[in-house]
Amino acid sequence: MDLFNPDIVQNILPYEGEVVYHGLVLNKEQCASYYQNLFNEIPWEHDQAIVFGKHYTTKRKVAWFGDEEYSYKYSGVVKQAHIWTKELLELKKIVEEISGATYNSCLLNLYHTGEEGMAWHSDGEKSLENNGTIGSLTLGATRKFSFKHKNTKDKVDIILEEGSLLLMKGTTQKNWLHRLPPTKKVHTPRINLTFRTIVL
Ligand SMILES: O=C(O)CCC(=O)C(=O)O
Ligand SMILES: [Fe+2]
Repeated sequence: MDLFNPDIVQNILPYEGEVVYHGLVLNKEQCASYYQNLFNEIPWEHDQAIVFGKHYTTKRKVAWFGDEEYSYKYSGVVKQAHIWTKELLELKKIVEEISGATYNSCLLNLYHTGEEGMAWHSDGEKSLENNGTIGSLTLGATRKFSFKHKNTKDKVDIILEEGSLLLMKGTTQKNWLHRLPPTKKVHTPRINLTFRTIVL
């Protein structure tokens, strides 16, 4: 192994999963222009869930895009995908080239301030490709992101910078939870894009 080759990236999980932080894959100009475009053009909506018959609405906003107008029921609510925009297709291409995987959909999240986050979960729903790679791209504010092993409860934190790409691969979703912890230190929005392969 060539320790001096910056192309070699390390797995940040100690066992039973593979998470690779690629650092910056977009430059400052790209970050600024994609952020503006997505913030203004995406049809952002509050996420809805029905849990034990109770209806919840998130402060965070979401949007779902894909190759087709996929629809599927998740958390008791039917979600409907929009067809890729030009900018999302450009970002998908960049993420596909770096990750060596292909994706047919993308879930976008808009966190208006640090007080909005996402609770512990794994992305192992039935309609996601089994052990498929998830490519997670960050625009806007820098935030901490955490992993917790489902059995040992071991924790791993990572800082996700603007323009960075994080890949979650292999058995990660089966064995580890992840979350975006809320923080009082961040006052500006963050947009996150998770490129995925769904099987319907
Ligand atoms: O905002 C993030 O960095 C992650 C979002 C996430 O985990 C998800 O959409 O499933
Ligand atoms: Fe997730």
